[in-house]
Amino acid sequence: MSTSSPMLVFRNVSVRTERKKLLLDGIDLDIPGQGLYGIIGPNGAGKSSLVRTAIGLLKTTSGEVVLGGHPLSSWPAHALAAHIGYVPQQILSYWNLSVAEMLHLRVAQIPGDLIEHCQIGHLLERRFTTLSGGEQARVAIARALAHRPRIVFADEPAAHLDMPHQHLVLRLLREYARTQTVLIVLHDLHLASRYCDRLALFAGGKLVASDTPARVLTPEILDPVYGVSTIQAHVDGWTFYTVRDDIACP
Ligand SMILES: Nc1ncnc2c1ncn2[C@@H]1O[C@H](COP(=O)(O)OP(=O)(O)OP(=O)(O)O)[C@@H](O)[C@H]1O
Repeated sequence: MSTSSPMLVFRNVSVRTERKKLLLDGIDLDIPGQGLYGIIGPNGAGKSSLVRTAIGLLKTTSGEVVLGGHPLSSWPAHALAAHIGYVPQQILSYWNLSVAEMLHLRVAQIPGDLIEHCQIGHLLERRFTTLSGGEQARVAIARALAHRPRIVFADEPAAHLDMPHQHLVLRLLREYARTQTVLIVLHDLHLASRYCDRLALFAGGKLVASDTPARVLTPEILDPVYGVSTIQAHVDGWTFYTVRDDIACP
C-alpha cells in the first residue's frame, strides 16, 4: 500500500462497554500513511479508547476500523503485532526482566541507533521495574520502534519525561513519521503544535475537530472543549498555551 493511502480509517465507529457506557461516538477519521498525528482532548475524552480500538484491544459496537486497507477484524494476531508498535499509557512489566531482555523479546538484534536515540544504553542491564518513570517511558518507546512497525501508537509518551527528554522523544517520533505513521496522544498543546502534522481533538467520546495544528488550536475551538479561557503566547516562532487564572476549572 502506498504512503498516500490512509493507513488507518475509522468509519462511523462507536464503542460501548458491557455496561453500555459510550466510549466512542460515531468516529470518522482517516490517518495518513505517513506523518505524526496528534490526538488531544481533556481527561476522559476518549483518546486512549480510540488507540485501544485501533489496535483491537477494544471491540467496536458499530462501524469499522480499517488498517492498512484491511478490516482490523481480519488481521491475524501475529501479523498485527508485526505491523504495529504500541506505547501504552501505563507501562507494565509482569516479569523481572532486564531492559535488554525486554527488547530481545521483540527483536534478536537491538538497533544501536535506537538505543542511542532513546538514550537507554546505560540502562540495558538494569531491571525494568527499577527504572524511573521517564526511563521506563524511553525503554517503552525503543521497544515500540525496535521491529520497525508500519504504524506506531504512543499514548502520552511524554507524560513522565523531563523537558529535554520530551523533545528528544518527540523528535524521534517525528523522524520516524517521515516514512511511517505515528499516532500520539498528547496533553501538552505546545508539543502538539510544534511537532504534529495534524491533530484530532476529542471531547466526550466525539471527534470535535481534525485539521492542522494551526486550525485546531484556536480559542474558538479549544475553550468550549476544555471549559476554560485559553491564552496563546508566541515566542521565537513557537506557540505556548495556558489558561487565564480568573476562571474556575471545569
Ligand atoms: N472499560 C471501561 N469501563 C467503563 N468506563 C471506561 C472504560 N474505559 C474507559 N472508560 C471511561 O471512558 C472515558 C474515556 O476514557 P479514555 O481512557 O479513553 O479517556 P482519555 O481521553 O484517554 O483520558 P485521559 O486524558 O484522562 O487519559 C472515561 O470517562 C473513562 O473513565
